[in-house]
Amino acid sequence: MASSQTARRLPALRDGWWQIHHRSLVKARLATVLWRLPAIVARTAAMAWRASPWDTAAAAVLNLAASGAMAWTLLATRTALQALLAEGATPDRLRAALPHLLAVAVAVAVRSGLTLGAGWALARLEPRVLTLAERRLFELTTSVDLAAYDDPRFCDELERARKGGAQSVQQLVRATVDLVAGSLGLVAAATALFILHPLLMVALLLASVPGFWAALRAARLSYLSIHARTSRRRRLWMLADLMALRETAAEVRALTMRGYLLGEYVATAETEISAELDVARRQAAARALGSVLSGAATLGVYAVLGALVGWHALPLAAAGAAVLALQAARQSSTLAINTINRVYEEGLYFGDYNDFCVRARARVRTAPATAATRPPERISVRDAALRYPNTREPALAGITFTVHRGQTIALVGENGSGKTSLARLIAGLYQPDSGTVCWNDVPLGSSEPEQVWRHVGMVSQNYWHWPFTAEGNIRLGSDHTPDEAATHAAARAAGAHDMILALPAGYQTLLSRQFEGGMDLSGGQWQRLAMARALFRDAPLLICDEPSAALDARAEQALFAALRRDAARRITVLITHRLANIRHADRIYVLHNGQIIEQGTHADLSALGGRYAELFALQATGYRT
Ligand SMILES: Nc1ncnc2c1ncn2[C@@H]1O[C@H](COP(=O)(O)OP(=O)(O)OP(=O)(O)O)[C@@H](O)[C@H]1O
Repeated sequence: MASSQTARRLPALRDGWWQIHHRSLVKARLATVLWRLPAIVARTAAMAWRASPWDTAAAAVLNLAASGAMAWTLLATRTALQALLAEGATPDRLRAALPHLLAVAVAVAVRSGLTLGAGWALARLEPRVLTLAERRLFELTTSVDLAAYDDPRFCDELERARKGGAQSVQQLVRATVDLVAGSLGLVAAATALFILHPLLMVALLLASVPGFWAALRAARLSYLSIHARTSRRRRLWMLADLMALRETAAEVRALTMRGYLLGEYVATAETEISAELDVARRQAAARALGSVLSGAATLGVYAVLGALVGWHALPLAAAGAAVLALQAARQSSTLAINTINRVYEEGLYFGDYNDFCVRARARVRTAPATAATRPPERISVRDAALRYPNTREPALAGITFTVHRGQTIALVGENGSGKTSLARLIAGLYQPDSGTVCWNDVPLGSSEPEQVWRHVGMVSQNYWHWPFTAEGNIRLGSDHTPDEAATHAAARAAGAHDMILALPAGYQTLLSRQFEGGMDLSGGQWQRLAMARALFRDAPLLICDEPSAALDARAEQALFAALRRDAARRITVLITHRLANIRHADRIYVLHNGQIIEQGTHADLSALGGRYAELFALQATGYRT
């Protein structure tokens, strides 16, 4: 196991500005919370209504009717008790009380039926609300500007919205319905008590305060703590993944990283545990104080009841009904108190979720409604610059060039020189901070992003191993109607066809070990598949970022020959460190520290004797020696 010294290697985590913002919210007083509850309930109701109007209406109406049935039960009980405790012979009293007792029984049965119905409506509503919340979230996560993912603040907020917020909506709906049911029950019991004697109702309401206070304090403590621990929990999840994922399993062993990772995990988990225990201790103290005060308050209510009977201010039958009403009120107030806690707590998470959605929406690039983006005949970059969030140096500066359909350009340069960043600008994945990137003289910023990307085929450096069939992997995201001939042609051009046919179910083989019967591919085979996917799109702009890094010599040679064959139909952007592959490019741009320092054909640049010539000569020497 790693020492604490090793565990300290990861940089310390600091709080974000949003935690400071929410801390003030969390310190809100009881009155503020009660003031805010209606807004939370209203927002939840609106969300539930959007998810399923019928079930929302049913849950509300049935709960309201159930509380009416409860008040009816209590008042019918008083009438039945009056008849039972009246003067006269027992059989006569029983006979007189019978209709009232029947009324009580009917009221109880009706209330049970209504409560069951409300439960059924809620059960139908919950999954719909969760789906709606997640759908809204994923609509945003898949449409925000790619640059958002470079911003750690966005990533933290997304994490909280995903892991806390979206899930909280479902719980919030249940808690809100419980809160409404509990509150209506409390109102029904309080009304019955008011009818029996107004003082009893006042005493009941005062007695409920300590329970409310304790529940809210516990909720606030828990929220504040979870909020402050978001970054640490993300680190724990990350470490857990690193130690349990198939993708990392080989390196964890080969690099003997086990001790380091476990050490980091244990050290972070220890800090997490002590933070959790601290909160649990403070919550227990608040709850204990709340229980003591609630107990004393309940005693007070019964003392008031006793005094009223003693002063003959309350008949015995009414006192009996009052005891029942107090018990019912206690049940309802326990439900309301516990759920007020949950509604407030889940409401805060829901607030995070809503805030995230608002902020994420602001990061969705919306272009004015213009004519459909035409396939690029000409791409021109003018004095473009790009700086990633929270970085000091720009990744690109002063980039200017033009490329026409039918041309192949190559971007070369050392690691970190800006090649991938430039390719992303050309594809409209990032927007330049200054300068412009135009397709057919139309700035990309004014085009609908999806319309732009439909014209792009891209093999990125870090392509994903999509857990779908081989065929699905090639057709992924493409508008083309399923076309076997086109799929096979793309696979052939990428050198993937024979390899796919050799799989157990050919093109229908599932490429994921996580599923029964799934297969995995080698690095080079995955790369061929990624290339086939880009070619299948048959897009007018093809960007290949290190498309042959994992290919064997024969496959590499065949791939670049195939790219040259179809080059006239499109604009091709090649990024590769293997300079021999780009000798045929119409123009080569050499990048250094985010700037173009040389440009020209292979012959021009070789004659120039600059950085390109130096890099080319270095590689050529490597092959000769
Ligand atoms: N998402 C990001 N957030 C912050 N900085 C980034 C990000 N992506 C790249 N950079 C930085 O921008 C600069 C250019 O990176 P880029 O990936 O464009 O280089 P490259 O020429 O493609 O490198 P390589 O040959 O290693 O692929 C580098 O300094 C890199 O650290």
